[in-house]
Amino acid sequence: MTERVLLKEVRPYGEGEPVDVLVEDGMIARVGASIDVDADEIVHADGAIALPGFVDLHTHLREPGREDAETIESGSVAAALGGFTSVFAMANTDPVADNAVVVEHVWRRGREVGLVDVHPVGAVTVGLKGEKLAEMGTMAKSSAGVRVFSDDGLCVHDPLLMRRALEYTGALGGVLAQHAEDPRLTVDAQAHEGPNAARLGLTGWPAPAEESIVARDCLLAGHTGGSLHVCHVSTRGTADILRWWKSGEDRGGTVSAEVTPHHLLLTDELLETYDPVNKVNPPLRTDADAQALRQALADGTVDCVATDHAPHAAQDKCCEWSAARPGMLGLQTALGVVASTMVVPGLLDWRGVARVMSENPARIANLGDQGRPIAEGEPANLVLVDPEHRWTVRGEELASIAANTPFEGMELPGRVLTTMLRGRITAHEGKARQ
Ligand SMILES: NC(=O)N[C@@H](CC(=O)O)C(=O)O
Ligand SMILES: [Zn+2]
Ligand SMILES: [Zn+2]
Repeated sequence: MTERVLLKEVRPYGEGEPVDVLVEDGMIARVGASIDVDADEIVHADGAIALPGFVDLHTHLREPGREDAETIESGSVAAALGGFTSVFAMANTDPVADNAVVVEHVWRRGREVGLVDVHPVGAVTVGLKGEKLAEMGTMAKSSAGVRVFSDDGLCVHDPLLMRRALEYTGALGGVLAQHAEDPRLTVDAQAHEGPNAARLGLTGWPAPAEESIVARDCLLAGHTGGSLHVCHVSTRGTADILRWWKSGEDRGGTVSAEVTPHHLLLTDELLETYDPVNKVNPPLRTDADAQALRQALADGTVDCVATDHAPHAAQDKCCEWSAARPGMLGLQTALGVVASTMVVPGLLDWRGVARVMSENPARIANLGDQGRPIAEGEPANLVLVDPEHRWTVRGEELASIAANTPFEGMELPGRVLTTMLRGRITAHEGKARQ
């Protein structure tokens, strides 16, 4: 049976007069003024902005192992409500996703829930130990079809291992997503190394711990012809290195990078609160860093936004700062934070948001059916956004099992009205539809 959904009065990319979009059998069948046909469902969008569904290259779904913080189901609900149609589930689960059995489990469970495409990320090294390469080929060939590999949470810091990892992922047509943080440049780091951490007596991550790894890995990507993706860029210096790299010709290899919403908005001034909800890796940096990151996202130096959605159970966040785990929720607040940091100040228009939250991440991960134009004959992976709607973040009201949002009580612009995955409405007016 043909499933038909009619979206009345949407503005693709926030441009021009509202149009109607007819979706049939998972595809965009027609785009035009005043389409009047029978449909199974009619969504009155009242001029809401239509964008291609968001793609998150960096999500922690915690299943298997920490279902007290998040499950593939609860995380999928959060993703659909946040406007995402694809998420990449990081490998630092328990057991680690370093073999075909675990990645196939994550992939299958994601399909069962069916709210968002869950793409398992494969670990680079066995057990994330940074010693021996994991069976990347087996994970790539499994039904999960793994294409993104990462030891995220930890840095692949051994240079020879990193070189080999880039060679292997390159041969598999994959991407290596690096958590760039050289652990040997500090001891027991808890925050950004600077005056604010010093005042509290906390040891910090110095900016060069990130920058030296990024510079090295860019050179290795060029040398091996591999594909490097830099996770959660957090410093001005990293933006400068990426800008230098991207301005060169014939470097060989490919380098892409992501920035998180929290690094665009928040700074280490928050250390003063001593509230572990603000503890994250890489740490919140200075205002100059955040400004440089917004600029780098606007000018394309940083390709995309990724949430690094990192749920933690209450007991792992309610303790003393140094005992708390790093990480914060991000799926449902990403759009609002990007709207407030990038759209409101005029650094990006909505077409730019489509680029950094959908088209570029889909391209980096080589997803053929996502991040596509809103046009007839294209797959109907869409999100409708009401840009005027402001809402207040309440951790308890978010779909995640954990509630560790640093944006608690903040009013954000831009609300997801509807999310659609292959023509099926997965979220509408704040409710997921399973
Ligand atoms: N970002 C974090 O602070 N934590 C992440 C790991 C990571 O992304 O490095 C986590 O898994 O909790
Ligand atoms: Zn990380
Ligand atoms: Zn992460």
